[in-house]
Amino acid sequence: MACGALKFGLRQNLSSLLASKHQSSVNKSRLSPPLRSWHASVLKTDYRKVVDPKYNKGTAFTHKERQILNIIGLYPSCHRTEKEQLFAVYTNFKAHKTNLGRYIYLRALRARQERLYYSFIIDRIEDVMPIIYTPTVGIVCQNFSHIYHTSMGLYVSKYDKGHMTHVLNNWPETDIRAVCVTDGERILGLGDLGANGMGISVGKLDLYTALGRIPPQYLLPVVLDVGTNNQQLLCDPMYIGVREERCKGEEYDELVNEFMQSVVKAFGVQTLIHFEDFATPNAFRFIKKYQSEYCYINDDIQGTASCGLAGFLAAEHITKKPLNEHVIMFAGAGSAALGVGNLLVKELLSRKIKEEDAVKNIYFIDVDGIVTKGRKKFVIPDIKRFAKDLPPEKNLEKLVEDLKPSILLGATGQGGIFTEKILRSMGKNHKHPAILACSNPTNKAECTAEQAYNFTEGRALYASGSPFPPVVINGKRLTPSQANNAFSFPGVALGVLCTKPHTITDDVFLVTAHAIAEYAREFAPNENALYPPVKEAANVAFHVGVAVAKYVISCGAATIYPIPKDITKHVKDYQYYTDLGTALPSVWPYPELARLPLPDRDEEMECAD
Ligand SMILES: NC(=O)C1=CN([C@@H]2O[C@H](COP(=O)(O)OP(=O)(O)OC[C@H]3O[C@@H](n4cnc5c(N)ncnc54)[C@H](OP(=O)(O)O)[C@@H]3O)[C@@H](O)[C@H]2O)C=CC1
Ligand SMILES: CC(=O)C(=O)O
Ligand SMILES: [Mg+2]
Repeated sequence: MACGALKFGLRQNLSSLLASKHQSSVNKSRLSPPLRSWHASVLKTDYRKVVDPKYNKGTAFTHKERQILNIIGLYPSCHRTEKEQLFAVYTNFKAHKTNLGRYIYLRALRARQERLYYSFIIDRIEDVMPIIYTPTVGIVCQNFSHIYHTSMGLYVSKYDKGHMTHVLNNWPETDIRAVCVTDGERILGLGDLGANGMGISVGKLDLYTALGRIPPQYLLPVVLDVGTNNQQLLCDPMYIGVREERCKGEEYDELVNEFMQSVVKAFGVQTLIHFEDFATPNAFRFIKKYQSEYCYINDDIQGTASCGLAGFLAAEHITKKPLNEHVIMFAGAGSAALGVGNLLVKELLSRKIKEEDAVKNIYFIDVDGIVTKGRKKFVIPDIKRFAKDLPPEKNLEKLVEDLKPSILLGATGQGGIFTEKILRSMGKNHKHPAILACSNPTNKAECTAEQAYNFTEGRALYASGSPFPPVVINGKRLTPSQANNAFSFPGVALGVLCTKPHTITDDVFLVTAHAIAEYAREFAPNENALYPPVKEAANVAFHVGVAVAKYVISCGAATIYPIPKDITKHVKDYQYYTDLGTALPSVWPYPELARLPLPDRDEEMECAD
């Protein structure tokens, strides 16, 4: 539209608005005292709405907007563009000396100005992801009770048994479409952190918005507080959670069951329920119990599975050796490793490889050593398919030397167990050994990027759960990849929310793995990288979202109507944009502002009078 026409329309609207405002101020002077105080209370209410973080634009309110909203004087006289606000936020963010300080600063920003917060984390994802997500979120969860200042999410506790629906309905947003819940029992590789696990639910959902661009008002972070067995927390006078030992057995299962049913009652059957950081035996039990009844994912098992498999597909592409010819060793046999192992088998079966051939070259090692057929007990029954007819052996260095894996994935929560000897052995046996040190946070990584590159003369295809900086080897700068389910769950959620299937099958995660690997090959090709760089993560999420949406629609599981012809556009239209000029929230409380034609970005609104 021609600029002049826009301004003309704007002037027209503003003139009529101002005329009616003038009229209202004339009328106001004639109001009787009780009505006058009513009028004043309306103005006060307006101000409260203005500072509602969802709508608050802070210094970005233009002079005209301040006039209309009666907020002149409540902000300093400067008007900042969004760019200037982002610059101010970045300056303040950087000024904090610790990552925990940066986290607290960002939470305060989120509590003041939601859209500016999301704008910032989207804009600066490489700087911010290590703060709102691993590794800093680990420190955040450890200190959560001490830095607690505002709710951030919903706490559903064992004392809410019998009325959880009511508690869920207490959340001020009504259109909730995805819930991320943890019971805090296995937070990253840090163990039982009880109600402090809220930091994880919040961090995951922040990535739904930062990467998947899913509108934040649809998202609800939850802690299911069933107590904790962490003695330090139980003794901490500042602990915010239920100060009792964890419920277990039937009592625990009933709480989880009531929670699931309550989510559906409160928000509907298509609400995506994302389980995060549950202890492994529970994680596997619940996936079996809920996957075919609810719109349910377990991120540690399924999200990690698709991310891990994507890394393997990239290794296959880089080494030009088919996956079934690789020897793949998993250090760790919990949610993460076993999830990847199972999805890997699914991939091989889809290539018409028989189950016995598929599992032949896949080895699992846990705290008791290599998983063999001679084991008396399998904590997670799924592991049996990988058990080998071999003598027991606990020494990881020896196992690597003997079995010569070309892909080694660690998800043990044990920092440093990929020793120099292991890494040298990998480098000796393979030109490009793939080494994925998936454990979080940073100090739990099985080896650092520097170690992996140093001990393989820079030939390793290295990725880690938490980020490591680039390493220079023989004058060559090597940038490690991040092997984190952050490459999968935001896109899965996006595709699912756009199509509303009742349940989510494992095939969705196979589709996701291929979408991530495809993105890495086609849009971010790098001969040494298993994953695209983090700065591409939002594009990866979109690519995954479209692939998942297409898949859900193609298998007839979508419940939206009509089925969109252009699925890519449909997914894009669902996304959240933070631009202060153009992205008014759907429930924008100022109809008078919504009616104004929008100025060009960064252009001050012209004064009509
Ligand atoms: N990068 C990513 O996207 C993700 C990373 N993770 C990380 O992976 C780690 C594990 O998570 P999860 O699988 O849920 O946890 P679990 O506790 O379920 O699994 C840990 C596994 O490691 C085994 N283990 C422990 N010590 C050793 C050792 N010295 N040698 C070999 N195996 C060992 C355990 O054996 P046993 O059972 O016998 O004790 C268990 O099988 C965590 O640090 C987590 O942060 C998790 C999800 C996603
Ligand atoms: C990344 C993740 O989900 C974890 O470490 O548990
Ligand atoms: Mg997790």
